[in-house]
Amino acid sequence: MAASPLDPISPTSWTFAETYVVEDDVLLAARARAEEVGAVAVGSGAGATLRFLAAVLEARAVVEIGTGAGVSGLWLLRGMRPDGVLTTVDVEAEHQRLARESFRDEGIAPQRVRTIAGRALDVLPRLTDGHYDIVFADGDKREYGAYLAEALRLLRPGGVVAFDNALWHDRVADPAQRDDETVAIRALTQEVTATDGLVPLLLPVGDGLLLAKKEWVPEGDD
Ligand SMILES: C[S@@+](CC[C@H](N)C(=O)[O-])C[C@H]1O[C@@H](n2cnc3c(N)ncnc32)[C@H](O)[C@@H]1O
Ligand SMILES: [Mg+2]
Repeated sequence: MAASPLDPISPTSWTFAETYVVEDDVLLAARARAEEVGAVAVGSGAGATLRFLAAVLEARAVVEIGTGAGVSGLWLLRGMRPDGVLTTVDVEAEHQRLARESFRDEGIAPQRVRTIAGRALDVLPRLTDGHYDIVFADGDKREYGAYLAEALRLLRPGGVVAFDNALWHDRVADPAQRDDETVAIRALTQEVTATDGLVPLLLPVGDGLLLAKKEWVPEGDD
């Protein structure tokens, strides 16, 4: 029988696509630090997607929610403009200490990374409206709806919000799964498509990356 466009790709092709962009020693060392503390890092497929996004947008200013040990931060910094600044928030100061080691390994100038230790919903309201090209969310999944509201305020028109783990280990697509994190991510996926002024895309890369572009507002409109 002929394959339908909705047939899942084989595990072989999935692995080929996920690992198409090969990680170097700096990323592998960051990944090892992440494993030490259980800060689950984005896979190389999602990482390469974040780098691509930052490169396409020529990003100067990015907010990251959930620094971990710096794996996603490294990918973002590699795509951003050479003078771009990553502002990254994590409730665990120890995770951020490891991330700073990862950024040092990469030779990133210290002024290019602003690490802020604290709970995302305490820190984000202090950041400047409309200043950021990308907001990448990978913190507390139960707070994803609140992160969307903050991201829409923080992004410049034309900026993009990205949520990691949008498929949440196959649970989001399964209505029988009703734990708090799954319910929150499922609600987010619905809210993103229902919100005017967003261009949504759910990429089945890694554990799912939900993207939404904040549309340009024509001049003269509110
Ligand atoms: C999945 S890990 C981040 C991994 C990282 N983005 C990467 O790919 O390398 C999630 C991180 O979010 C942090 N976190 C959890 N809840 C948070 C909150 N409410 N505010 C800020 N950070 C939070 C955790 O301490 C952890 O380091
Ligand atoms: Mg994640």
